Amino acid sequence: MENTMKEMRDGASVLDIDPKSAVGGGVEDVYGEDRASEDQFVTPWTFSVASGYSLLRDPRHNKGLAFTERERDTHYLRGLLPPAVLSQDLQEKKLMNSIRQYQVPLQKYIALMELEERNERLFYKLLIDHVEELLPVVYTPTVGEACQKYGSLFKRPQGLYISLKEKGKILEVLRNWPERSIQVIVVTDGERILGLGDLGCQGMGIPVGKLALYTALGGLRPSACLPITIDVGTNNEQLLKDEFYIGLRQRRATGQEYSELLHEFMSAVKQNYGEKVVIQFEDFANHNAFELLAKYGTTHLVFNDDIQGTASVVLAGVVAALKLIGGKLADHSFLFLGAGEAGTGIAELIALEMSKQTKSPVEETRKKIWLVDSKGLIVSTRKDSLQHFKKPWAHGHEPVNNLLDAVKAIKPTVLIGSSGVGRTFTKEVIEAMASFNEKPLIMALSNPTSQSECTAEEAYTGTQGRAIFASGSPFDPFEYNGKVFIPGQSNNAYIFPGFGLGLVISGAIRVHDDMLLAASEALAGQVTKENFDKGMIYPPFSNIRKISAKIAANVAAKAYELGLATRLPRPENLVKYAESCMYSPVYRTYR
Ligand SMILES: NC(=O)C1=CN([C@@H]2O[C@H](COP(=O)(O)OP(=O)(O)OC[C@H]3O[C@@H](n4cnc5c(N)ncnc54)[C@H](OP(=O)(O)O)[C@@H]3O)[C@@H](O)[C@H]2O)C=CC1
Ligand SMILES: CC(=O)C(=O)O
Ligand SMILES: [Mg+2]
Repeated sequence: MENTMKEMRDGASVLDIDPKSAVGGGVEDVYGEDRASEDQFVTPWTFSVASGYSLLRDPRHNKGLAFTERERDTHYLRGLLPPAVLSQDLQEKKLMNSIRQYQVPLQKYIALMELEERNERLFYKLLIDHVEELLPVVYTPTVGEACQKYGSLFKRPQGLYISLKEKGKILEVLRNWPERSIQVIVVTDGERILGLGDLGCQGMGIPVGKLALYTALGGLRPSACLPITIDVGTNNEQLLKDEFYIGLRQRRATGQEYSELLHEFMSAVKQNYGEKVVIQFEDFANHNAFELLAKYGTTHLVFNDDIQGTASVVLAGVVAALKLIGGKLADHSFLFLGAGEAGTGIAELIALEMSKQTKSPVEETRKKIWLVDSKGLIVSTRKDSLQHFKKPWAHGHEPVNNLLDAVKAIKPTVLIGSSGVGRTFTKEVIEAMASFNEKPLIMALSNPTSQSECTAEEAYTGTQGRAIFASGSPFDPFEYNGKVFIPGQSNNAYIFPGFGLGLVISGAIRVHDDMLLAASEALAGQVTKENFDKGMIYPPFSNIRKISAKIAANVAAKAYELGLATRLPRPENLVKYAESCMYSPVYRTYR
């Protein structure tokens, strides 16, 4: 009886509503939203100024229990919060306590993502103040698992999804993003997510994670960062069969269909945000990555992190390692396992730096560098069948079809893993490196940890503690014969946040290889004697904001020198200027 009265008051009776489409009404439902049937249209009303309850629900302005008594009065928060006022520092302490209680890294990841959706400044304060502890959670290795399970983790949009369905409408899609002033876009098409392969639309975890680092490590404002996933389908059979898959359920578009969508995207970005927005390509498969970089490098401010950022960070590690292993860059010989984006990108930047140092042509310095792919050592007899980015590395040598034999034949002083395949630096390979090098430099770059070419333990034990070791994903310190070794993390995360900041503060319009060298030089210069004494070839991440400011300053200086900077006049002290531009996550006071 009471129900019938309510329905009559609301102007509808149970008899008017199709029981199959009825969604239940609420008392005093003025706009008819709650009692509308599924086939009646309603308008999604909202407020434009955040105050009261909506202020607490707005992650950019929410301060949780840190709202002062005055703010609680002026912003209609009385009664919506318990009486205690907790400072941001105390909130941070509480959150860290609760995150540390989770044993499973993915639970920590979920807790952090929920925090970001609830209270953005607190999220960044945690990340900045506890960078070494939280980097493996928001970034590799945990972000890899998060991408594999992104379909079930997805709750709210953290970035833009641009799929083939949006063809012809990409500009409109960009305008749906709530922020207008964008400085950095990280975009993926999900085809090569870390060393985990094609994760399709679920690759979104990578742009989201990389941009969180842009803010935490490089000081870019969160509102200026835009994660984008381009969805052209996936060739991952498991995802295609998964009823909960969040992406387009079709095989990947290729050829003209692919390039047209990408071209529309690149044009729309320039039209909407102008020429000075940094577009970072991330985790594209190599058959698209090199082409996109070459095609848009002359018209847009593009940067491929896997090819260029990785190269810059590895060159920095190698240059720093020379203090431990001795000699000049050109005195060393390099062997790579993996001749894709990372492998050939690094090889080219090392050859370029060697060429600058020795004043010899890059064609000559490339001869110090050898690469192995899935078919064996890259040699001149294979040249005709090689992808274009491998051709410069096809040197004269008899065919060698596995890594161990290549190590024995080339006798490199530096061994670099960029294959995406775990445990490929076998005991025999590491022992061979140790047999002809006093201090072999071994870099196992593949991510996440499961794909690392070897572990820190394997590198140190296989060389009786003589190896200088760094890896793409972090390994814990390892004790061998009473000495504690701290493995370095050779990851582009050292470079791209500062590199991007340098582009932004100088108003650069194009990326130039010399800027990568400048970034690399700045990073290598930050390794201290104390770091070297522990076997480290990178500075600790705990200093990363200072390091990023130095990288940004070097990159910006190079942009000015090359005439590629548009922000004039050039600030005199670029390091100070970079530092002064960095976002701080401290809560603001509301009037
Ligand atoms: N630490 C860091 O900062 C970074 C790390 N990476 C990591 O590097 C890895 C590779 O990335 P990327 O270069 O973009 O990938 P690509 O797919 O472009 O390249 C992979 C290369 O590895 C080769 N390869 C694959 N399997 C084997 C094998 N069993 N033996 C020998 N060679 C093999 C491939 O050979 P073929 O050409 O014959 O197929 C190819 O040359 C990933 O795990 C990624 O996470 C990437 C960027 C940054
Ligand atoms: C670190 C990174 O960019 C990668 O593994 O792809
Ligand atoms: Mg990457």
